[in-house]
Amino acid sequence: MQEVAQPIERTHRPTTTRILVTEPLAESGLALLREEAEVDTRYKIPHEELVRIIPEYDALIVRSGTKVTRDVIEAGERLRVIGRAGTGVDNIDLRAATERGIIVVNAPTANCIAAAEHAIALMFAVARNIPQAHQAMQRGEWDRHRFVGTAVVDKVMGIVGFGRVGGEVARRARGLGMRVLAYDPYLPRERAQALGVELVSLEELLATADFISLHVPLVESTRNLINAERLALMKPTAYLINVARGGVVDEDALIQALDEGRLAGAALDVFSEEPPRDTRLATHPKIVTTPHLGASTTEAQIGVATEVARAVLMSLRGELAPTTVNAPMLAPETLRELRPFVDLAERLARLAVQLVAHGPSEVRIIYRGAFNEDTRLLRAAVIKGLLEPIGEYHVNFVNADLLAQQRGLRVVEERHTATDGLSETIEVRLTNGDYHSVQGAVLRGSPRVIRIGDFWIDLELQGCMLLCRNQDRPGMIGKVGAILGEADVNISFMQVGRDQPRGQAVMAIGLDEEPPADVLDQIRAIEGIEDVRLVEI
Ligand SMILES: NC(=O)C1=CN([C@@H]2O[C@H](COP(=O)(O)OP(=O)(O)OC[C@H]3O[C@@H](n4cnc5c(N)ncnc54)[C@H](O)[C@@H]3O)[C@@H](O)[C@H]2O)C=CC1
Ligand SMILES: O=C(O)C(=O)COP(=O)(O)O
Repeated sequence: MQEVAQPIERTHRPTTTRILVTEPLAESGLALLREEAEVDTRYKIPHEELVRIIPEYDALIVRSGTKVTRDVIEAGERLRVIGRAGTGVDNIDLRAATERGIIVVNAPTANCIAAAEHAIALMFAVARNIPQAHQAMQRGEWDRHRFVGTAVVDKVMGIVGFGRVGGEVARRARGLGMRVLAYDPYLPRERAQALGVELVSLEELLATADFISLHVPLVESTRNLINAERLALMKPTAYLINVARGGVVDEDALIQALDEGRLAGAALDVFSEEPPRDTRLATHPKIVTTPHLGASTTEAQIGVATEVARAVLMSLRGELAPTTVNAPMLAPETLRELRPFVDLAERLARLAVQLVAHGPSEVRIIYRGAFNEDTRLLRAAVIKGLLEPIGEYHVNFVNADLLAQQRGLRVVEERHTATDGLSETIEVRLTNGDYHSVQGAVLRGSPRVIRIGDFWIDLELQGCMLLCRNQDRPGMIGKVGAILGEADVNISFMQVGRDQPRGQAVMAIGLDEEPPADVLDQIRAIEGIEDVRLVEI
């Protein structure tokens, strides 16, 4: 019989978007999700069952207890978003998600205070033997001598990983009268100084601190960061606190250090395997444990549920959520400024690729004007515009670079200060084809193409467009217009650009409907018409 701890709770809404939630999520988040999607909650679902049902869902929301492995991701035929109602994403195969263009979002701000408070709570628990004293009293004992503790005031707190949680732990430790050291190789010295914290090497921190609190993410470079060698650097009176991830500590080496009296104690909220199969950790007299409760406050859970629900819904709508993990992270203001250009970049690429004879092997993206240093989103938009019309690709800002690489498309970027009297323009130049380059700008908030090849024009980049290259001579526009009129194809706009009077010209004609192939042949047959392309933006 299938083992499901809780009955399926299903809410039907008149929509086809379906979201699966596999771990307890606060009602604040579920309610938001239900406004836009059909939500199924299946808590404690076995892995094989998750793989079996995932093809039915557009989004999956998890906490730390669900292993979102490659097999889950690859089975998720319509999966577009994975939401993590919390911070750590080490239980999600980010590489597999990225390869398939699946957006991973998390909720990193709402639970960091809860995690920091838990680290401080654990520090006091080990410093004052609170769990041991409590257990003794439960056994009916009254022993005021065995549980004499150690003060934290004037002691040294060493924080490994000085991000959101580490920073909050530091503020609290400073408030308790502690000296705070931090080790974080990616942290600017000024940020630590601003918080009254000394940045030191890991070795110095381990050798000096009385309490060492870990706040790094679990990634390859932090796995077993606290190994036998580093434990040996710690003072025999020191305590280790881990509210980060179990995998950051070599648990065997920790037990050995405690058994040999080389470390005073440890407080662990997280384990390399959860729940830990190694019973020595939960039963060790010098270890205080909690079952991964760092984020488990009512307030934090309401916060993460709302934060992740918003991010998942934004991603499903095709918007870039600010907490996207596997995509360029940009400040909200930068994103707002960039958005019209992202649209422009994609449309220009879509136009350019329809003008070349073969799939391009190289694209050169030329930014003119005051563009933000970080052009990853614009580059992704160009790749999306190039690849989507020519294949069965689902390209987004998550997998664009990877897909370009896999297809052998070389992407080169150039930046110039604006020279042509326009503020910011983007040019997309392909290596092969006749109309090898298009340039565009955002004018009055909408994307426009301002140059096709050598011809300056000004056209809205949208809908169906007929592009004719012809010799500039009287009567050409009339002839083309007549053929389209005869075929009952309505023209929405028309523009002509030319290099010089009676030279080469390009005629861009916006169409309300797509003309049949024989109409295009008739236009091609007009004397003086050199090339005819129908493009769809
Ligand atoms: N027990 C629990 O319930 C909770 C656990 N966490 C864990 O705490 C971790 C940290 O969370 P945040 O502070 O929000 O993340 P964060 O990303 O703000 O901070 C992590 C910091 O670690 C630093 N770092 C990375 N590699 C390092 C290395 N090798 N050595 C030293 N520093 C390094 C980074 O530069 C960054 O400043 C999460 O990844 C998660 O695993 C977070 C919330 C709750
Ligand atoms: O946010 C994190 O990284 C956490 O570790 C919290 O995990 P949880 O959501 O309580 O399973």
